[in-house]
Amino acid sequence: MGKILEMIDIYKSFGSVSVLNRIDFSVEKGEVRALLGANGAGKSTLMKVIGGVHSQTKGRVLLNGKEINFKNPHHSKESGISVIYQELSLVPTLTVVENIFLGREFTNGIFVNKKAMLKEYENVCNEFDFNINPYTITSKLSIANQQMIEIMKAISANSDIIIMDEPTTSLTNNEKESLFKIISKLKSMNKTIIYISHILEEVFRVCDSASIMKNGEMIGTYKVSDLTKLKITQLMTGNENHEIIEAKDYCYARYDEDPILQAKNLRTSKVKDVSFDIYKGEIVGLAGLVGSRRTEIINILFGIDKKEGGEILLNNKKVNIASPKEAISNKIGLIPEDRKNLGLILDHAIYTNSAAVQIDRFKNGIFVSKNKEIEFSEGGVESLGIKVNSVKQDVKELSGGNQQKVVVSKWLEKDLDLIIYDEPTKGIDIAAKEDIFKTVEKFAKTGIGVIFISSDLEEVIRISDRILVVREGAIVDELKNDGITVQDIMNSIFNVH
Ligand SMILES: Nc1ncnc2c1ncn2[C@@H]1O[C@H](COP(=O)(O)OP(=O)(O)OP(=O)(O)O)[C@@H](O)[C@H]1O
Repeated sequence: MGKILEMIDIYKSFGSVSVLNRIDFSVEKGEVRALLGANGAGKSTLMKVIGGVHSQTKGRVLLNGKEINFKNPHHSKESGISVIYQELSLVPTLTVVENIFLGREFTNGIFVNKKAMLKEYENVCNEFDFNINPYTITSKLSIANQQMIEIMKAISANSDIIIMDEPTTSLTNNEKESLFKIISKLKSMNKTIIYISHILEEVFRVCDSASIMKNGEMIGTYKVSDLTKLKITQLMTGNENHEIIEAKDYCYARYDEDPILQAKNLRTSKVKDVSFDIYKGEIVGLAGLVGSRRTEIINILFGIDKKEGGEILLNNKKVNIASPKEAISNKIGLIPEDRKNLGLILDHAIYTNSAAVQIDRFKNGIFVSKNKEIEFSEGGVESLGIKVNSVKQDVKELSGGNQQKVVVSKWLEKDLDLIIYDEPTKGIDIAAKEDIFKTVEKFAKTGIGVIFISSDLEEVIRISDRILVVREGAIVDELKNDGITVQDIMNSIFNVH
């Protein structure tokens, strides 16, 4: 083995903001290396230096022992590096095969050699047990399959280093297994993988070693076999006393009062006759596989999807919710799964995003008080530990996990009857998840009903009083959270009793 990539004494600043300091980082051929750290620690920025998106302010990069300065993403790619970012970079209107060979089309002299490209695609598909029609228009594929296309692209470009930034966030369990198989195959081909993830189980499963960053610095590199979940959290946070809370120790559900929400026989083309109640202060988890249509159910409650049948009662009164605006005026809040499209305006400042759903609170007469908005936003930053330099920064400058926390912060202190969390901890680091859980607890404590969707079943158990199991748009089971295990929920999801 030899070092394929070495980064020595790397610094990176954006204007006066210093993001990477004194980073030394190297990887070997055939190694699967995890890159870990809290939200905003600098993981993506470091990878963007290797990917040619950012150039370092200071420091040297050696590839196969030779110094190199990546001028742009194309240069990095040509040098044998592929980065699969959280935001996929495929062209949606092109076919699968066109995307895979984009920018490096095979030619016969001047003509594009489609036949040769198809042959090559077929070879990669055969080798990696992959089966997607090359002529499919990319936008028609699921996010998971689009992610697979990015990986196929990296493989067919014969990259030596493949960087995966939180690659499993949209994958089902089966798809995750396929990804892990691909990773071990790539390793056997002596390829180097750098794997960014907040899901430590995956790190233990696929990585040989882990580099841990904190506040723009490299804490160290460790063999995965020498690490535990707790040790990683302590290194990431610098808090030796950090403990992982495994079980919740409160219940604020007011079962002796009438339910705050009654959903009766809700129906759309995707949702089948769904009925359930939520009590004041109760936290109800929705568990199900990716694609089980949990989001489609709550979309009816929030007025995103129009119901074709059934009724919704809030505080025993029938309500008609035809839009998110009407949902909000009926005191329902939603932290959506798709933060980029539904939760945030990326080109706007953090404080205008934070204030957006409660704007009336910040008015002096008819005018919105910027100072009040800023004050509120700063409160959210404080209570959720959001890593920002100023709330006047644009949201797009924040790391992925910190953007997610801004989405949560919008609803803090809002007068609500019901709040829905849809995959709120996606991309959130293990220590910061507790901050999100605390917001759930705070809402429940004041009598607000909470619906909590997560694909992480441990998390659903950690947070819920009651769990509804969703399969193919129907609620198929109800479990009281009374000593139940992940396996119990899995059995229910798969109908194994
Ligand atoms: N273009 C930019 N301008 C200003 N600051 C930036 C810019 N890009 C990143 N940053 C800052 O750099 C820091 C590191 O961000 P980065 O995205 O690398 O973190 P990360 O470790 O990948 O986090 P996450 O786990 O949340 O994805 C953050 O505080 C972020 O706000």
